[in-house]
Amino acid sequence: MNALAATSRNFKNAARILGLDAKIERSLLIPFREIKVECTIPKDDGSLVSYVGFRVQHDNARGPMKGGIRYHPEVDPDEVNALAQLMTWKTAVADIPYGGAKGGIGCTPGDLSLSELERLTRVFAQKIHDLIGTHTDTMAWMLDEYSKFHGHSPAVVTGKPIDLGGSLGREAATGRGVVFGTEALLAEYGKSCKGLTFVIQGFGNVGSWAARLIHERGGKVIAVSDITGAVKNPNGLDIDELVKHKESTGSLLNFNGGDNMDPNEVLIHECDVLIPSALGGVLNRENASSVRAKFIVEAANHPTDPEADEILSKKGVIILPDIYANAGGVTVSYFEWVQNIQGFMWDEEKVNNELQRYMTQAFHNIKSMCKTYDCNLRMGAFTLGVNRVARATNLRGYEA
Ligand SMILES: NC(=O)C1=CN([C@@H]2O[C@H](COP(=O)(O)OP(=O)(O)OC[C@H]3O[C@@H](n4cnc5c(N)ncnc54)[C@H](O)[C@@H]3O)[C@@H](O)[C@H]2O)C=CC1
Ligand SMILES: O=C(O)CCC(=O)C(=O)O
Repeated sequence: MNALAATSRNFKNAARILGLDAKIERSLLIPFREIKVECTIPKDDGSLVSYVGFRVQHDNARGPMKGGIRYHPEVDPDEVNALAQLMTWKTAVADIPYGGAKGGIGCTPGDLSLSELERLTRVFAQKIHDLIGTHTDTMAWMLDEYSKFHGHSPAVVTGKPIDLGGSLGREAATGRGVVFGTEALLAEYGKSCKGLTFVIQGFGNVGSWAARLIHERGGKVIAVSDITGAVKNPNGLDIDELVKHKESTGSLLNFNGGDNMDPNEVLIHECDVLIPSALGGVLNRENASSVRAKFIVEAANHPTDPEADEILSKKGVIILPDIYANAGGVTVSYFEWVQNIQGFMWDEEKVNNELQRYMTQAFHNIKSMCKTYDCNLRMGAFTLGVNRVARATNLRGYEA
């Protein structure tokens, strides 16, 4: 099932549970605006190359439409649409005053030089300069292009470098939010990270920060994978050393504190908590019945398709859904926006404490929806988010 069909199915289930009016349901499903742009740039050798860029603005009932930009060869309009819709429910679950959007450029970033990537990002920003999103140095270029049209406007872009008005704590925020969410979930079962076993797919920004913070709390990260391969150690990998190994060799493989393993085994490796932190759709009907984790924390966007969701739920696996679990990133982006508007920079401790407060509160709000509607955490999160957006839509009178 493609990402859009899967996301829309979850939304429709939530709408049914909430008894939403059909007109509101339809208006919430259709994106506010979809933009497709051609981005042609000169390559370093002087030849021209064209890419397609997308920006989908899904809903603005609760505030400005917010969401990052994905650079990936498989970016397509349906996927960007699904990710934009997820942002709408995510910002509502986190209770931050934003709507949802997402951007995507169909390219292989690793095949582009830094200056080609800069040119591509600048052309994309020129084409959509009243619409914008996330991610550090690309964000500096976005900000620069945007400011050419509208004057210096730091609050329009988040995920900026600190020297340009970025927030302390944004880099680690999604992984940190994943860990705060995991702690809130485990506390329900009288557990904490300490002594539990964790498996993490993806060792980029989100996966590596989640791994570091779990390791710091005494959790045993027993297997990790990325695009280069996978590594395991049943006694727990030393994550700080693994980060250094990855930095120096460019790969997870041949780490002397663990053994190489088959990356295809990672998602079905026995553990207490599995954290997919790489790609969408990785848990599907092919592998769901082989999963041996007790809990799944969805750090990636839409890692579990609805068929896998059903299989896992029948097996009794508890899933902490993406629209909650990875909301730490956009929450700290919101703090960045607040700091830019206030012209006042918070210290990192304040950022992290506020993030914990938001994540803990959102978890309790989800649990309360689960109780009211007798549903699982995914539907608890969807009903929470959809209900907030529907209420705002009704108050604004959009459906008349
Ligand atoms: N960075 C952020 O603030 C947020 C990220 N997310 C989601 O989290 C996920 C990861 O994002 P980032 O860490 O920022 O990206 P990243 O690009 O920094 O890291 C992605 C990681 O996944 C690995 N990977 C790629 N293909 C793989 C495969 N087939 N098997 C195993 N590993 C593979 C890469 O090697 C890399 O380690 C994505 O789904 C993203 O949408 C969600 C919310 C916020
Ligand atoms: O930080 C942001 O504004 C966007 C984060 C994002 O794109 C996501 O949560 O998927």
